[in-house]
Amino acid sequence: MLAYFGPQGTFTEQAARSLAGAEDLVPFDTVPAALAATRSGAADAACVPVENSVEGAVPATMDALAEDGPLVAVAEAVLPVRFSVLVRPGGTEPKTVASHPHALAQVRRWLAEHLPSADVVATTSTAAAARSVLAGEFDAAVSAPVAVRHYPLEVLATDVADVRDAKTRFLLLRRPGPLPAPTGQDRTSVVVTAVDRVGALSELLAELALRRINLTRIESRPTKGRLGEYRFYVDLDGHVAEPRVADALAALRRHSPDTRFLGSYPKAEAGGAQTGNEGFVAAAEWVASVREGRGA
Ligand SMILES: O=C(O)C(=O)C[C@]1(C(=O)O)C=C[C@@H](O)C=C1
Repeated sequence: MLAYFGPQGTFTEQAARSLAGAEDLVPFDTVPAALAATRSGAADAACVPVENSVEGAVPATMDALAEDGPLVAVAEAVLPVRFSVLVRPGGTEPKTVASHPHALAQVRRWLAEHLPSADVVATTSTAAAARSVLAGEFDAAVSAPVAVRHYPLEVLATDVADVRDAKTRFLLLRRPGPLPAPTGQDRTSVVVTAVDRVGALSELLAELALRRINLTRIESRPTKGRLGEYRFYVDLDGHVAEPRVADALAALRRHSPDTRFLGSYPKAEAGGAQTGNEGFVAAAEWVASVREGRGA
């Protein structure tokens, strides 16, 4: 069973469908609930949103990945995000409009222009907003276009997005187990806590630069312990099966003993700067030959 951030009709459901094998898809109303089902073994995997090109990281996902039992990403999907505004059939001018905070942030200008006097209300997801509109709690929902297939609502507007070509990235997470094989176009995700001293973060990043590893994303979240103490979520090009990535992860772990591996998985969109491993493999072989008295 694959748990996804639902209910039915979310963008996450679409991502889950694109990533699922033969598993049944089961919706959970929150990201932590979908992840908890996977940790407990009730679900084999979870599909959750991780970042959006307009609104940035999804904090519920980031915190849950660092805080509770370990889960590891095995695949990702990137979806284009454009919304439909859904209303009850025959409804009047909406006085309230509801959606997930990430969705609301992506349509702020559209709402100011088209529904300027409507109160804006946050719901747990875009599909939960559609469900609430159907139940009569709110008048309009900013939803994924597919939501109208699940909830008998009317489409007030389509293609709603302040920023053209917005995208959201989703992860498929499992309990730690065998890793996906390297493809040559992979991403590795880790979370590291930097100690509070001069140069701590630059030392962590230098471990990547020294090994010619391309950093694709760095995001910080408070540890929720001491004020000013942060976790850094680092995405980099490459797979932990590659010696230079393995070596860099070992170095990060030396700096920060609570470094957590969040997965090595194929990138949904090719690109970035994957450095060749040849030089690293050849150098490691030379060192082995020196240690074994075969070379100098
Ligand atoms: O509520 C949904 O439909 C989701 O899948 C969540 C989510 C998000 O968290 O970013 C996914 C894509 C959109 O950017 C808006 C909301």
